[in-house]
Amino acid sequence: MATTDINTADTARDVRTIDGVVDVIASTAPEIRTGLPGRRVTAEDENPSGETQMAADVFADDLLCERIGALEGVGEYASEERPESVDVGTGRLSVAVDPLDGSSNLKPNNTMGTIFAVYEGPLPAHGRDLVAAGYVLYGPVMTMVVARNGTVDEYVIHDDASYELVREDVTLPDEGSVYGFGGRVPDWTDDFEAFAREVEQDASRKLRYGGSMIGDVNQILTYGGIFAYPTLESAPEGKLRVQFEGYPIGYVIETAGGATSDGAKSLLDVDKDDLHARTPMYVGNTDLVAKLEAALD
Ligand SMILES: O=P(O)(O)OC[C@H]1O[C@](O)(COP(=O)(O)O)[C@@H](O)[C@@H]1O
Ligand SMILES: [Mg+2]
Ligand SMILES: [Mg+2]
Repeated sequence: MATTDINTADTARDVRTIDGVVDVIASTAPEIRTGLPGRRVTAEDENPSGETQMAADVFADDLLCERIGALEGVGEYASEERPESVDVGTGRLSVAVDPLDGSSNLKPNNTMGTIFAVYEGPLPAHGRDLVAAGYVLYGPVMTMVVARNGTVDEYVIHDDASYELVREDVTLPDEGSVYGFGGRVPDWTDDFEAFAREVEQDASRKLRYGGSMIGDVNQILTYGGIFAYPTLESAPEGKLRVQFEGYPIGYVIETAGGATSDGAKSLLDVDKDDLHARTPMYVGNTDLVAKLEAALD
């Protein structure tokens, strides 16, 4: 399971670069959001995971690549939408991005996000190389959650691209009250299904699942509980990608005092050397993630 050491940046230059990445993510978010209405259609290509790209995925990726790539201190940029990482400079930090998380929610106009991860060293990197991570949530309000220096903060992003700190030192509530599990239920393993049924039986918890990981994870950060995109019978590695989704969300949740797992160990300890490798993901309150690991053992 989780909750071991969280890396933090140790040089002034790295801190400046991380601040620059956060500024770019925040200042680009209103533009990504404003650009969505005309881009709720599929693009011509598939992404490296074999999924249909939306025009909005490509638009957000191009904007972020150009702006993050221009930051001093960044050496490589990679995203879920491009096969290889791009050499953008000589800096020692790498930035990996899921430009739009939950883009299949574009058609029904449901929640989506943008995820970023800042790693020390080249890509693909390891979870323990992370020095900052976070996400933007495009909900009724645009919010940004950032984990750095051992703490998690939440900001509101305004339409004029300014952003304002609204919650400092965010931690998961002690009593988790929501759960959300992805994948088709008949495709779940028997052990996971038994765990899910146990979670459902607790009268203090209710199902909250929206189909965008960022929306679903942000509910866990707000109300406590557990989110999973589990191992599936048809996909033992699940669906979500280690570099762009698993590691950064692992870093945010663990920095906020929660636990994460791939079924056996912290998401931050997953070893994958392919840029687009996938992992099962289980994140939430420590007691629930411990029960999950016991159930899958
Ligand atoms: O509806 P499905 O296929 O089970 O997938 C839902 C999951 O896929 C995702 O949309 C994958 O992310 P992308 O939209 O960035 O590809 C997650 O946000 C979500 O948890
Ligand atoms: Mg995603
Ligand atoms: Mg995506």
